[in-house]
Amino acid sequence: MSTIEKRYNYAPTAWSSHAAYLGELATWALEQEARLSPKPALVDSRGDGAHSDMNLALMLSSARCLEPWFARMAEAALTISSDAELRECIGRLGREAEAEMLSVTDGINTHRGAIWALGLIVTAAATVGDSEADLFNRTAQLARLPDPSAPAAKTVSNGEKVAREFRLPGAREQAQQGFPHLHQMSLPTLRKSRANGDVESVAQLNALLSIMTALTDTCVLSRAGLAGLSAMQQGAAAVLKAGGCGSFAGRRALAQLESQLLSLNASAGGAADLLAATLLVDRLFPDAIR
Ligand SMILES: CC(C)(COP(=O)(O)OP(=O)(O)OC[C@H]1O[C@@H](n2cnc3c(N)ncnc32)[C@H](O[C@H]2O[C@H](COP(=O)(O)OP(=O)(O)OP(=O)(O)O)[C@@H](O)[C@H]2O)[C@@H]1O)[C@@H](O)C(=O)NCCC(=O)NCCS
Ligand SMILES: Nc1ncnc2[nH]cnc12
Repeated sequence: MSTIEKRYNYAPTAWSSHAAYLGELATWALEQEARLSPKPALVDSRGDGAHSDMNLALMLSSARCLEPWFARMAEAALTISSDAELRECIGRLGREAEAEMLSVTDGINTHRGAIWALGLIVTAAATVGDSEADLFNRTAQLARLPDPSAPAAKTVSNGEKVAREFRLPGAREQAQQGFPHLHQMSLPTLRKSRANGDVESVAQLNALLSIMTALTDTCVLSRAGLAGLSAMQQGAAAVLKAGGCGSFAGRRALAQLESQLLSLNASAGGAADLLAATLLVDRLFPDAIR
């Protein structure tokens, strides 16, 4: 046991009902994202998209195994008063969650980015009040803190390789900036689409596409380079410009986007994670209207 585990009796096997609720909501959001269809070139209820190693059943098993880890992160926020110690604790919990995910999926990276984004959000949500802006500020604050328990020698991730090659921000920077794509794009799009009378799946698809118009998704970059990134961003913008996923022209543009991404072997796994994060925040602040 580390010092923090001893001091705070970690890793807990029982947690408060508030932490349990946040864990349930985070897993619910991952399940919603996984099932939502038709998502261009991603795993969904129709098929495996650009992936040869993932399918819906695997995504759902991965989502379920993460629920107690999200609850532990929320419980840590409720228990630990020092920000530096909280950051260390959730870093360790995040890595243990990743290890469990990899053991459940036989080594396939189903939700690495989601553990990071939703883990920070549940940690922040455990203690912030009822302001969505405060939640994003708190996630940014936590993500910017040093992670002292991070292993010194580790393999270079796809995100790091891509950041070096293209000098573009990835998952780490997205959180450190307080998830700008969520509060500027996907949450307003989700809520506006619902207010316009779109059914829930269309509103969620439009929210996903709004993220895809601007995200520098390191999964797409590592699989398909800048050509893949530009195809994703421009193709998603074309769907929204054509009227979104609830319109006939938008659906045609969505099918074209999917064919193009499949031909490039590009999968927007980072955007999918941020859609799950969007659905989680939307459930935490159901009355927020923009
Ligand atoms: C800070 C970390 C997120 C590590 O970040 P880094 O960029 O160094 O690491 P990656 O391994 O590349 O993982 C980042 C994952 O984040 C998703 N993502 C990508 N771009 C963005 C973006 N711009 N904004 C937000 N999120 C983004 C993405 O996850 C999804 O993609 C997965 C598949 O990824 P891919 O690289 O394609 O898959 P591989 O199998 O690895 O390769 P292929 O063979 O398929 O090509 C998919 O499953 C989604 O989840 C990126 O993968 C963070 O992990 C970290 O530091 N953790 C430490 C623990 C910690 O501190 N936790 C804090 C509390 S939780
Ligand atoms: N639906 C999905 N398809 C592929 N990669 C993902 N990463 C997170 N969700 C995903």
